[in-house]
Amino acid sequence: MDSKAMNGKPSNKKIKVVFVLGGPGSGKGTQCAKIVEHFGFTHFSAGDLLRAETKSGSEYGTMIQNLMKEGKLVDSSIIVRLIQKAMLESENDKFLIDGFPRNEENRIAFEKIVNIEPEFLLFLDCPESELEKRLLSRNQGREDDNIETIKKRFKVFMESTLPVVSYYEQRGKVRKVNAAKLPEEVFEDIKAIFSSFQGNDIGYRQIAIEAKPERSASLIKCWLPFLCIISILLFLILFLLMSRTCTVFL
Ligand SMILES: Nc1ncnc2c1ncn2[C@@H]1O[C@H](COP(=O)(O)OP(=O)(O)OP(=O)(O)O)[C@@H](O)[C@H]1O
Ligand SMILES: Nc1ccn([C@H]2C[C@H](O)[C@@H](COP(=O)(O)O)O2)c(=O)n1
Repeated sequence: MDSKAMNGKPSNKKIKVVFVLGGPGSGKGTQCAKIVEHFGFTHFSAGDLLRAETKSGSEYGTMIQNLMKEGKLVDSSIIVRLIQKAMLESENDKFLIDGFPRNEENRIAFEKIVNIEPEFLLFLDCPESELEKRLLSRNQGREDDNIETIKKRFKVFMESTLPVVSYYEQRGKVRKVNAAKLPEEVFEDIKAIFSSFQGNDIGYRQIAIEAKPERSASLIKCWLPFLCIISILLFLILFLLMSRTCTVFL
């Protein structure tokens, strides 16, 4: 998708989006930080964007905070606008959108408003017992990391988010990893997915750097005939000038 999809942002770069989903506490934030470091993506966490909105004094702040405390999902138009704004403010053309789309309504709203088809959906698969253990020991002061809200978040995940995963699965766009391993082991599997992704410049930053000499070689190839013609013309002009000078002297 090009700039038009991003509401006229002037750029002819193809914008690449990877959605990252998994149960609450599956390690989406943890793994996204590693993907950013290795693959040069810009990461937006839907949950973080909403938490920032509650602190910004926005008219929706209190409503968002109450929904999050209940483990419920916020209206799609709000979250999609926040994602779109963050994307428009970024110079990057590769985005990891974590914790999104959480339901069919999110997915359809993104399709309508942002109009970008994701390259793929990274799915972190982890059993509920492990997720519960991780969330209860996360200790980051999140109001929704209590057993009551955690249970509600699991329910929303099963009922609303898994159907979105199935939607992309049917389109061959899901890349599933076993997230019940050590963070470094999970990232090894993720690295393989991003490295082998055939979506051109999504891969390692080094690949883009290594590709540069190829580009300059093709530029030289393209300009070579012109350079030859110009050299011949210069030679002819010089030859004519010299023969005229010789005639004057003789
Ligand atoms: N592979 C792992 N093994 C054990 N603990 C992990 C692993 N990955 C992340 N954690 C820990 O589990 C907790 C949740 O991880 P993280 O915040 O990355 O998950 P998340 O999917 O982004 O959560 P949420 O959906 O609630 O935002 C954190 O305390 C993190 O340090
Ligand atoms: N697309 C989204 C993403 C998140 N939320 C709300 C509801 C979640 O429980 C909360 C925290 O998200 P997390 O940080 O766990 O990804 O944010 C939403 O309504 N819609």
